[in-house]
Amino acid sequence: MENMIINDLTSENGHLTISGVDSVELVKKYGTPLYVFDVSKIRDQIKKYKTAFEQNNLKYQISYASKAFAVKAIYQIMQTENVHVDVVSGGELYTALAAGFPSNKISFHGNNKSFEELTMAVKNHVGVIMLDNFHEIELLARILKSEQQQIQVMLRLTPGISAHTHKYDQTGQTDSKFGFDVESGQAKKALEMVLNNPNMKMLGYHAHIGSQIFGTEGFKLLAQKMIKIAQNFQTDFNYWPKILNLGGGFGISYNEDDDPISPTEFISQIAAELRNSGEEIPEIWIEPGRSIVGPAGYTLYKVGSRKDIPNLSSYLSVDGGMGDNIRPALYQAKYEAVIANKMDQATTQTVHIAGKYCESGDILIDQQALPTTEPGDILAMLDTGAYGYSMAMNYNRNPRPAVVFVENGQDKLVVKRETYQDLISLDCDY
Ligand SMILES: Cc1ncc(COP(=O)(O)O)c(C=O)c1O
Ligand SMILES: N[C@@H](CCCC[NH3+])C(=O)O
Repeated sequence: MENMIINDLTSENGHLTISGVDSVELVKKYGTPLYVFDVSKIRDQIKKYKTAFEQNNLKYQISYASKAFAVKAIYQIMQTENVHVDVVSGGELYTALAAGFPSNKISFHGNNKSFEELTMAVKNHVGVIMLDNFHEIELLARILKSEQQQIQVMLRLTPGISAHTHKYDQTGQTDSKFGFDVESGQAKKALEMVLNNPNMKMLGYHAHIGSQIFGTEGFKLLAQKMIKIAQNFQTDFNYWPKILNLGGGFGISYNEDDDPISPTEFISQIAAELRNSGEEIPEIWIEPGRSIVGPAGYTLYKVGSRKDIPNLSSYLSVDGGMGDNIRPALYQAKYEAVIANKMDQATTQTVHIAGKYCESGDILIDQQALPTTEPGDILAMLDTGAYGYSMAMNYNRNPRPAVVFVENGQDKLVVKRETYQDLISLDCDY
């Protein structure tokens, strides 16, 4: 039977196929819930960012924000795609290094990096430490002195920009826990400290205005503000940055209300803004997370129980939920789903998709149109690649799902399913 395209999804014999692999076969092989990533989509998205920069003649670097999805295999993909990564904890750093990712292409972020984490970063010669606060500057200075080492740093600035996104996804406004405030003079003080420290090599400025952003306005404003800040500090310290890191936050389409902007458009508008300044344009770094892995991810669940409340609504429950995807409960995030084994059937009902966790708020999708379902059907939630597995938890002692990568008709297990034994492996008797 010929391939069919339904809502941009490929289906063969009525089954959802992901990069040429039948999702129903994946479920038979690996069980549910199951995270599946289409690696070709990840590679394509990275290429789009690279092309956008190249078309605009900018010197650039793409640094994958690995908090979106941080397992050994994704760092290995990033290495083959020849991009940088950013990490925000000792755990992410450890995973990247264990994957064989080159430490000089790692940027280390975080608003409360510990002495141990910074020491680990220094000893492993990470590419850049993103300095976030005065305590960290002092800690790092001590470590570099005792290790007799130099390291490259950037200053994370809060540029005073409020992105139009969920409150928890805003990070660039002045009243934020991240970075040095520019207006009050903290950033200037921090820069002075860094420029006077012979063990710190100042590379440039970083700012990140938030996540899941659709408009280009915030980024254009950010580019303008960063140049302005650089000009002021040039006057104060005769220092011009080698790099401007404009962070991540590029939105993706989770449902039909979302209207993301293409990398070309984002980058072209940022480039135009930088050119307008008339200044020498530093190398531009971006840190996309969600937009690289989000659309590549699918979560496959098995349909179980159902509750029909007469004249009110229907709850269709699946064998996962907020433990493998906290985003609907935490941010009221919206997703779409299909029945992976009934792609050729018309929709006949609209239901709430409920998880199996002991919380009324454990609703994965509020309103989803589906064909007629029965227990054992496979529900595929779409675009779950970012902040799904990376924010997964063991609430109600549910083991975390396995992760499979698919590419060109081949599947490969990259994270094993947790077992009940794994769940008690750290428990001690009393
Ligand atoms: C500093 C920094 N860079 C990059 C990102 C990645 O953001 P996104 O996944 O929205 O691209 C984040 C998360 O919001 C972040 O805090
Ligand atoms: N975890 C958030 C985005 C990350 C924010 C990081 N600064 C989400 O799922 O949307």
